[in-house]
Amino acid sequence: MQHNKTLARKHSDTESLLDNIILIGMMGSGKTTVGRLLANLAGKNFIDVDHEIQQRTGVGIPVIFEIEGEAGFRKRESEVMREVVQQQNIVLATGGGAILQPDNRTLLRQSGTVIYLCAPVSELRRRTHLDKNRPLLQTGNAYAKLMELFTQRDPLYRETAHIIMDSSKQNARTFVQRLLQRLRQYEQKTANNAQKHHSSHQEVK
Ligand SMILES: Nc1ncnc2c1ncn2[C@@H]1O[C@H](COP(=O)(O)OP(=O)(O)OP(=O)(O)O)[C@@H](O)[C@H]1O
Ligand SMILES: O=C(O)C1=C[C@@H](O)[C@@H](O)[C@H](O)C1
Ligand SMILES: [Mg+2]
Repeated sequence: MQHNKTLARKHSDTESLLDNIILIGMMGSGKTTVGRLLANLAGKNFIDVDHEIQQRTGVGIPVIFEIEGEAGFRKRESEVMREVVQQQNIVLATGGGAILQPDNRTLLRQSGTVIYLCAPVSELRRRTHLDKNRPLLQTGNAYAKLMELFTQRDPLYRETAHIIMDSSKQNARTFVQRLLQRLRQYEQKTANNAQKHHSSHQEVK
């Protein structure tokens, strides 16, 4: 009973956050970690594109890269994204390279509120260096690779995002609280703009 009440309160606190929420950013920026927590708090379904691809193929990402190359992985990634964004009330954690294709950038922006989790390369390196599941980082110099990817992608993340937040300063739980605040502000601003637009049209009539 108590549990149900808690769930109900959580839902009504956040029910105005109607849109799908889409997280983009570099490997290690926290999309999966933050996305799962956010979905829980906001009463939304969590979908992680990397996990979805692994579930559908039955193998890990390094195996897909090995057999089909990066191009094969990107094709799967685009197909899965196109399909899952048809759902409503989701938090979507994308893969780090989801924004590489222009069509994907347009799709993501049209499918929800897009948040770029931004973090310095040194922090990305610290968070990813023990994990062998990111094939692009299995090189002699992962820091240099992250720097190269960051330089190439940062403008694309910025171009795609509605909201940009530094995800390196707080632990994931504190960060998610700040993110919820930002979403509320963003939603308020969007509602005010829509209201102004509506009024100015009425004046013309
Ligand atoms: N705000 C945070 N503070 C500290 N550590 C974090 C934070 N967010 C994530 N981490 C840690 O960083 C590591 C990478 O996070 P995560 O897997 O969520 O990144 P990602 O953006 O999903 O990466 P990828 O694009 O490779 O899927 C994890 O070990 C996670 O616990
Ligand atoms: O940044 C990238 O290109 C990638 C990030 C991961 O999420 C995976 O999608 C994959 O390892 C590639
Ligand atoms: Mg992830």
